[in-house]
Amino acid sequence: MTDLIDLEVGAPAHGGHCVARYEGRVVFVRHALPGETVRARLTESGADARFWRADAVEVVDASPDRVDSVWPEAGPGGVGGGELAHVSLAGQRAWKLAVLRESFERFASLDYPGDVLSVPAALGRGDDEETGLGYRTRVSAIANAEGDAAMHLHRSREVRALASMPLASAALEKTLIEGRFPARSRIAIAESSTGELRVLADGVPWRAGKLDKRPNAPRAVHEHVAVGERSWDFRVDAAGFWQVHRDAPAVLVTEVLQRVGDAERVADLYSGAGLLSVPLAEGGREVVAIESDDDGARAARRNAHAAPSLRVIHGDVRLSLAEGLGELDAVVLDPPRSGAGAATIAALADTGVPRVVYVACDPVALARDVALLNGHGYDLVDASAVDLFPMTHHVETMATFERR
Ligand SMILES: C[S@@+](CC[C@H](N)C(=O)[O-])C[C@H]1O[C@@H](n2cnc3c(N)ncnc32)[C@H](O)[C@@H]1O
Repeated sequence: MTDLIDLEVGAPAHGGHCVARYEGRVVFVRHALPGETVRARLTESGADARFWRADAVEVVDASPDRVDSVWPEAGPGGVGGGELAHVSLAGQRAWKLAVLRESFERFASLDYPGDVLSVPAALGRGDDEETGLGYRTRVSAIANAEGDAAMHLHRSREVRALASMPLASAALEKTLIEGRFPARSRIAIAESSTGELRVLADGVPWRAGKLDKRPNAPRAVHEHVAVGERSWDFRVDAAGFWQVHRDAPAVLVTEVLQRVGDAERVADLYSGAGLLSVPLAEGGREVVAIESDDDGARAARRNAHAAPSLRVIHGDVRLSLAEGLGELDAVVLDPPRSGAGAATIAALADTGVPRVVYVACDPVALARDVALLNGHGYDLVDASAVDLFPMTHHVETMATFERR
């Protein structure tokens, strides 16, 4: 049988592909758009498989949302991480809204009540179609045997050297593409809002083409986050967690402060380096931040110096909730991609906290946790999403819950 098939493409599904059918079997097709007719190359197609996977390699009938790919290296057969690079920005937002609606309906039996905004719209600056590129302030890659920065091909262990990385800031892209790194090392590059640029290879600072193994070699960057007249300063490890979109810190701080409202005692679960905890603690609000990663918790403690009412617990969220955090008026949680999960949501509900503010980058993980919160007596009162990950299938969603 040929590995090329013709498909009528249906709705987008979680994960950056659309659903199609071929002789009754579901095919998840990438690099296509809903409503298109495409010729697709099968990439996974076992005779007994429940579903197949395919990459659209020729467009027979194009969607009005199709554009020339802004990152062809992430196209059919290419590297992962740019699966919507062939979709207009408005089309990407419509795609992510469809996935949010479907996930909420399927996993939580609820209507997703919000929209998906572009970043400038979320900051109140009006729409700006330029934001789809050059937004990443953090990039990780892997060096190939020759020392060139490379990325994994989609669903493969094979790596391919990069000729471009247009999602990254100009300085990051130049460093990545022009640099030579230790063969097969893990490369992490960060550019801070204050203009510092750091490269780590296998966790060791990499400067002027050499590993800098001195114990005091600089590896942290300084971040400055401004919202209106207010601003906050942070120090974070170049390989530690920090929001990747250059405008994400301001978007998230704005949203979370609004949603927390006048709550006086707040827990910030999965706090990272304290991006949300430090602004929350301004003005003396009592905040407890919980972070399990050693470097993340150390950074949060250091960043908490400017915020005396912020206490940092270096530990696991579920265990810390179970041990008790005292009376709380609101909980903020921004868990990793897989979500908080049943045991943690149960421990959260046991605190009896009246308000929960949830920040999520994965619609399905969020929808599953929405269902769990609902089951524990928390109603979804509002949700909205911002496209903090253009050209990829991820979307940042903020949701507020109140106890019934
Ligand atoms: C999505 S990040 C959010 C960080 C922060 N809110 C920010 O915006 O910078 C999730 C964080 O949760 C931490 N984490 C993951 N699992 C955890 C757990 N079980 N308990 C505590 N922290 C955890 C990770 O180390 C990471 O820093």
